[in-house]
Amino acid sequence: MKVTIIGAGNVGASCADAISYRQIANEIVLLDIKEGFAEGKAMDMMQCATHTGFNSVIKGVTNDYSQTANSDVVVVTSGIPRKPGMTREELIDVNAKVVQSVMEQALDHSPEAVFVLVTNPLDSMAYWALKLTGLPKNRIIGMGGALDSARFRYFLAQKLQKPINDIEGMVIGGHGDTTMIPLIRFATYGGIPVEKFLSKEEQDEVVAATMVGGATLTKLLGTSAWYAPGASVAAVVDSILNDRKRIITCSVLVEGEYGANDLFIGVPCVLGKNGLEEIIDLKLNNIENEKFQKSVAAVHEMNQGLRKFLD
Ligand SMILES: NC(=O)c1ccc[n+]([C@@H]2O[C@H](COP(=O)([O-])OP(=O)(O)OC[C@H]3O[C@@H](n4cnc5c(N)ncnc54)[C@H](O)[C@@H]3O)[C@@H](O)[C@H]2O)c1
Ligand SMILES: O=C(O)C[C@H](O)C(=O)O
Repeated sequence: MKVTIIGAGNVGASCADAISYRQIANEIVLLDIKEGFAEGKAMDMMQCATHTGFNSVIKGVTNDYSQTANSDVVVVTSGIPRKPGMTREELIDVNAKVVQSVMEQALDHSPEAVFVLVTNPLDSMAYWALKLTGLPKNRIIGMGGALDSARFRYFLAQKLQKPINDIEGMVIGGHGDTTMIPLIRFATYGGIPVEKFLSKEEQDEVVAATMVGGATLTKLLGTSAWYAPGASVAAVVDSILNDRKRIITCSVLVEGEYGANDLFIGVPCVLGKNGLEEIIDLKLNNIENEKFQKSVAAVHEMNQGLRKFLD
């Protein structure tokens, strides 16, 4: 099983690291435009193998797409990250051009691959990838909700002071500071709704911290986060490559689900060997639905920023 990761920066490298440690794929190609950069990252990671015991082969290349040929999954992390004080939406002009150039080249060499988009603004970049390639919707998946849900579970565990792996929670909607929707009503501790353990005020605090989770880290780090993003991409890739059929929130093309159409937005998805295999269309209550429709409107608005590239 072969995975290509385009962009060997913070997220791309962290993703390769997580995929190799967990033996998710036996062949990983890391590609970047910076001369020697991906080669260096790959060599450094390969020198972990004797101590950590993995057998995956990680190969770094500078813009040589022939080495990515026949990948089963291609992960796109190339593009600029935001700086403190910026929104993800502000990255659209620069990153739309990067995504266009890498999608065309990667698809030429891996015509059967499932593409996992990571570059921000995520929901627009995944939509853009579909518009550029005309691929069927099952083969373009945006990774955003997996990360937002991981952060939601972290903040719930902190508030509850309970083990994170006993906590379930999902975040739907756009991958933006104001557009994501942590679904507190569906979150559980040991299978019991967290509403039983947390006051309304505590629940609101967890939801607010989750929504600005990426911005908080960007402020602390001076650039956006990478460890949890890398691990979240690895979980998505694992479910696809190993046909695990996990339900993971991803940004995918909705065609009537949740009353929305013609955009990529975070919804619970079953991921398997065909990429997106099913969208779980949950029945939201009125408040959740109102938030979701606002998120849909905001993502549609953000996609208007792609118009100049489409015309
Ligand atoms: N969807 C998410 O949940 C999520 C999470 C974290 C980061 N991101 C996004 O991922 C992107 C990457 O973040 P990062 O922290 O890794 O940034 P980074 O600057 O560390 O790495 C980006 C890499 O992309 C490379 N690159 C640029 N243009 C390229 C091209 N045409 N071909 C190949 N490589 C190219 C750069 O040389 C650089 O090494 C950003 O847009 C960021 O906002 C998304
Ligand atoms: O916050 C960002 O800009 C990067 C990423 O989308 C994240 O949520 O960590």
